[in-house]
Formats: sequence, structure tokens, C-alpha cells
Amino acid sequence: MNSLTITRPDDWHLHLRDGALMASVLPHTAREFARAIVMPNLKPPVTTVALAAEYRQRILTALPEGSDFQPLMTLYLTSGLTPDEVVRARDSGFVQGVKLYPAGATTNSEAGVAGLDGVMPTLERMAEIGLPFLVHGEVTDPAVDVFDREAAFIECVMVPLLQRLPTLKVVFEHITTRQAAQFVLEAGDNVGATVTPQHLLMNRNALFQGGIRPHHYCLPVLKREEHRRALMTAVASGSRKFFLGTDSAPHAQHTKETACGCAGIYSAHAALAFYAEAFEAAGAPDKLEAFASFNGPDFYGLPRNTGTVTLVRESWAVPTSYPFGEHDVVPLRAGESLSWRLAGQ
Ligand SMILES: NC(=O)N[C@@H](CC(=O)O)C(=O)O
Ligand SMILES: [Zn+2]
Ligand SMILES: [Zn+2]
Repeated sequence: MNSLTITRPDDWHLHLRDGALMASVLPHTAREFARAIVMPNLKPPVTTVALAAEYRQRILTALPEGSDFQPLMTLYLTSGLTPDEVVRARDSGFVQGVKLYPAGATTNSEAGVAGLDGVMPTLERMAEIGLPFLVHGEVTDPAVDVFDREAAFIECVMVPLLQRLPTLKVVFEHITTRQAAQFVLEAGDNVGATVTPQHLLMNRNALFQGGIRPHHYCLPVLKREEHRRALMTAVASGSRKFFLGTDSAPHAQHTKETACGCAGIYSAHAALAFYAEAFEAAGAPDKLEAFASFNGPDFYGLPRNTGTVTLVRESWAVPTSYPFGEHDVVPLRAGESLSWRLAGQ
């Protein structure tokens, strides 16, 4: 197999940042994807429909000439997010979800909530109107081992939440464990999950390959090989519950190569090439199209894209860095070669 043609895909989990940083990375996503769910963890976070409208406009203005890329916006859940605001979000037509950042769990999560009890009326309204709840699923209790935080979240938060609101649409974002894959498979149709390229392609050994590797550090952190295999099995099964979400999360090089480096892996420069490699390795290249192009829009209740993109088997070298505003960002597989390339780029 030397080429793969699929319906134009979308990225259901993306960090674009803002300003000059955004302008640097946006073209990578816009050339591969028709739409992307844009995460709201800016500083300050995108907490209202009005802020989401302004952010959306800044993205549209920064797009390369002729691009028809559509940003799908999200609101950052704080204790101040009211039931009325989520109704306005749904009515806006451009906000597609509300994002949970457990306070302290990840990059720019300080404004997040400590628990869900205080926001139940808002979540109840979301369940009523069918607005998806996008979840960074890790507990933040420092007593819980960092590699166990996702599995603990299922028991401590996900199960009780879905018992209370069984119809709430939930996207378990960037799943990393066998337990999360199994939980999503066994849950109702209202529960889906995004899977990143890094969690399909690497296990936690990649964090220490020949020395400490800050560019392989993201949250949730890479897990053991058995978990990577479980994710590969889940996406190769063809289940409609799993869809493409890169979690491409650019950070300036100097903020990762430091004593306390930021969490986040940049993958937008070659997102489809990474997924093609993963699906081929899983023996399921025929399952890539639904994962990348059908399951996400079907879950969100949005139309599937028309048109196609083609990946060709052609080796190319990933640059050692890309410009990122005034700085640089080191991409996944920097300086290495990839075997798939998007045709026409
Ligand atoms: N995934 C990451 O490691 N980082 C993300 C935040 C997130 O998705 O948790 C970021 O915004 O940098
Ligand atoms: Zn996250
Ligand atoms: Zn993310």
C-alpha cells in the first residue's frame, strides 16, 4: 500500500494558543484538517461565549489566504459558568463543548474547578441541551501516582458523574490507559474518546530514551507498553467511539528544555502521517478514515466533511524546529524521518 485516500479529516482536540504563537502553528493544522476543536486553556482562559467569539475571530483572521478551515470553539469550565451561558453557547452555533480542567492537572488549569459538585446545575443543563462535556480525565491528588491518575479519575469522577447524569455527552480526552479504553467501550453511545498520536506510537520508555526527553513529556504522561497496545487495539477495532484528537500542544523550546519543563507535545506539522503510521502498525489502515473523518462529527452531531486528502508513502525529514512567534517549537520526531506525507503539500 503506497497511498491512503480518506475523507477530509478533523482534529477533535487542538491547542492553538494565541497571537503570534497561534499564527505560527495554525497553517500546519489548516492544511491537514477541515475543522478542529480549539481548546480554551489560554491565559486568561476562554470562559464565556463572548470571549470564544473574539478568539474565533482572531483565528479566522490569522488563517492562510484561501483556507476554509473552521475553528470549533470550547468554553473553559469555571465555577462561574452558568446554565444560561451554556444555553447561549449552544445557540451560538460555534461553541461545541465545555472543557473540564481539574485545577492543577495540566497546562493552564489553575482556573479550573476542584470538583464537579459546585457546577452540577451547569452540567445538568448541558445534558438537557446535548452540549458535550470535554474532560481532561486525571485526578490531581498528589498522593496518587502520576501514572495512575487517569485510572483513578474513572472511579472517582467519571463513574459517579455518569450515574448522576446518564445522558450527558462526554468526550474522555486524550485517553492513555487500558482502563480508559475499556471504560469508553463499555459506556453508552453518549461517551466517546479522543486518542493522540503520541499515545499510540510511544510508551513511557520514550521519556528516558538515552537521557531525559522533555519533548516526549505531555499530560496525561505516556504509559506502559500494555496501555499503548490497548489503545492500538481500541482504534483498530473500528469502534465508532474513538476519534482523532492530536492534543498538539506547542510550547517554546526553552520552556520545555529547562529544570521544570512544560507538558505538551507538538504534532500538528505531521499529524496525519503519525496516525497513518500507527494504523499501519496496528494492521488496520482501513480503519483510519472513520477514526479521522467520521466518528468525531457523528459524535458531535455535525456533518461529515466532503472532499478527500491523500497520504503517500514517501520518506521526509522533520525539521529540528519550527518558528513559534519569537521562539521555536520542537516538533514530534524532530530531525527524524517519517514514512508518510500528505500529498500536495
Ligand atoms: N497535553 C498537554 O500536555 N498539554 C496541554 C494541556 C492538556 O491537554 O492537558 C497544553 O495546553 O499544553
Ligand atoms: Zn488535557
Ligand atoms: Zn490538550
